[in-house]
Amino acid sequence: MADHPAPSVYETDALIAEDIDAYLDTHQHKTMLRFITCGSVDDGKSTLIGRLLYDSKMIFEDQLDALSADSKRVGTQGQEIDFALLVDGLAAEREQGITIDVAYRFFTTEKRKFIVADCPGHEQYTRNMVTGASTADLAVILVDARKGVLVQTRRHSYLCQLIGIRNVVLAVNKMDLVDYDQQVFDSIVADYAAFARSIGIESFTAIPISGFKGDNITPKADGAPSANTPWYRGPSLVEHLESVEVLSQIEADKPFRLPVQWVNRPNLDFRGFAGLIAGGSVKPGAAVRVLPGGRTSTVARVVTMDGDLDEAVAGQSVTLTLADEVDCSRGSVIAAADAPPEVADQFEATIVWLADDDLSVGRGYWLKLGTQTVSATVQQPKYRVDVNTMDQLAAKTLGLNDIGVAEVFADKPLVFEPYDKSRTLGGFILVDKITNATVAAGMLKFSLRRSQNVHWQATDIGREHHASLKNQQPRVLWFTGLSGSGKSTIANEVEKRLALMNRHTFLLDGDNVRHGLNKDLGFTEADRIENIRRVGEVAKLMTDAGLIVLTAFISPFRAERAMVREMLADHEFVEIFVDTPLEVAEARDVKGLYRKARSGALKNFTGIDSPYEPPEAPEITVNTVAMTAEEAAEHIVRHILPLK
Ligand SMILES: Nc1ncnc2c1ncn2[C@@H]1O[C@H](COP(=O)(O)OS(=O)(=O)O)[C@@H](OP(=O)(O)O)[C@H]1O
Ligand SMILES: Nc1ncnc2c1ncn2[C@@H]1O[C@H](COP(=O)(O)OP(=O)(O)O)[C@@H](O)[C@H]1O
Repeated sequence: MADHPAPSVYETDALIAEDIDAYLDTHQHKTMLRFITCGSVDDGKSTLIGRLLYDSKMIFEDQLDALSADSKRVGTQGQEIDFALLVDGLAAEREQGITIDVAYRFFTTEKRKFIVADCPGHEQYTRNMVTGASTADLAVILVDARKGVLVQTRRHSYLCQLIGIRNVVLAVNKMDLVDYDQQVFDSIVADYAAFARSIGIESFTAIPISGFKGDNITPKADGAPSANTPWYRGPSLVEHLESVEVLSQIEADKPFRLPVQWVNRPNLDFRGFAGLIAGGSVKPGAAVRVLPGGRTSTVARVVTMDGDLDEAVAGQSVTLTLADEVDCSRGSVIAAADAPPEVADQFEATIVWLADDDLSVGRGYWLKLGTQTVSATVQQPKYRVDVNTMDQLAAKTLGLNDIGVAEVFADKPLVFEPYDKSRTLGGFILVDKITNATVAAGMLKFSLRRSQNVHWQATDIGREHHASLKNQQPRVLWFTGLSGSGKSTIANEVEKRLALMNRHTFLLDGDNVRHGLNKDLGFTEADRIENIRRVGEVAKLMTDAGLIVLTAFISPFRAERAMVREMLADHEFVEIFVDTPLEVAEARDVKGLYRKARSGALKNFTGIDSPYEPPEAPEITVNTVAMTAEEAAEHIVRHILPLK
């Protein structure tokens, strides 16, 4: 430990106590580098991070005392301080059974502030890495000098490249255990260089280090490398971390982009658009274009909490006012007029699946991209990538930690840029509409041209006109329930009653639609989702035509029923749960299908080996054990057309 003096936490403490403003000021003007460390526990990751924290004097005194006591007691390094204990000790939550996926640690040197995301390498590596790496400027890929480039080194590097980390440090660690042998280092670097090229990593910086002994971690006073590696001419790890260009510096040179977070309208005289500048810079007088609409205007003022600015750059939060009244709200993007981002609703994207439940192809998820939220579906993946071999494999869906490429269809146009141009406007997450959990992270590759050639056709006779000619309020009476529950029977009874009341109706029945429009579909999850999507679209067109539509489909999934509800106007969707217990439906077995399913001759049968998710808050429930089909129909008609 001779060349690493004890940290002067006392000096820092004194400055904080004496002049907190001066202390904060010294920090405020430093740039911030976010980085991620990749490697497994055995590669010495914890030791390295511990040493960075220790050498940068960001450990508090009481932690230091505890650390040296613990090192002597349980450490694996004799009388020396075991830095791994520091990191693992800080993550004591883990021992209490609380899973922390990514631990962020803060430290600072004279030149720069740092946030390091430490992602546990073993379990759930993809999910953790994607979370930790999504905002990182740089990745430190640790390799054990005794083991060289391993499968996991490749996997981590691939993920870093995918997530768009352009600064990669290959830290060849534990050099002390190979006698600081240059040949060992050179051959690992050559190995890695060949692999890096193959996955598109253009350059990287290799540094021979020992996290344990401290070689080439922090700069020495004379600027020389560690005496143990006289053959190494490059910078120490910290010097390198201090000198690379951070993302906000890179983003500042790009065309201007401000994703609007909210519209600030304190009074009628002020209308400002607030957000964090994602790219470029802006000045009063700048020509801008507001997307997705595309109208142009000029920036009037650049307003902040501390007054107006002459210029603001990427990384700053500002409020812009514009010279003209333009359509601009949360989710809009204000961009340089002559270099705007693209607008599209169909894309090819790389998707990293983060949820335990598989991707449901064709299901609507919330897609959040910057400040924009739309509903979107993912098509069957073109392939998924084996992250150990980089092979492209056929895939019907994506499971936890899978990475794949698929087409994504949004229900509204998105303002976007390819991910390799802009992380902010090219990176998105998918959120489950029912559980609200984040299920995937994605990176837009490019838009599909076809979406730009399809336009809405405006017609003169609209849906109100159709409805008023029929003198009725269009509705969708959506029957859902098990096979044999009574959907078709009751829907038929309801339709007869409505016809007697001169209502204009149409009944879409599962069995019939599956013989025509949907005869290409079977009963897999994806096919059922597509079945309901199409039926939903047809039902919607029929409401546009002014009809009361009755649908009788099992429609087993809440998500798709919710999707159809969303497609329609308020109160137009009436969910009717035909509540028949499985035993009852099975005892009826009108078509003999339950018997077949029980015998194994029919697979994926709802209620047997395919799930049915009952509605949670249907408008109407009919219990077919307590009511006859006629009674159920009466009940429904009264509900939708109350007797006056
Ligand atoms: N595996 C399997 N699971 C469920 N049902 C099956 C299956 N295979 C064939 N059938 C027959 O298809 C009818 C259900 O079609 P749906 O379009 O309503 O199903 S779904 O909404 O897409 O789940 C259903 O009709 P109903 O009995 O009227 O519900 C069945 O007769
Ligand atoms: N209360 C009831 N409501 C509806 N159907 C009933 C009822 N009681 C018995 N049934 C019988 O159950 C069967 C339901 O079949 P069906 O309407 O085709 O169901 P689904 O369309 O849900 O598959 C019919 O044979 C019907 O006569």
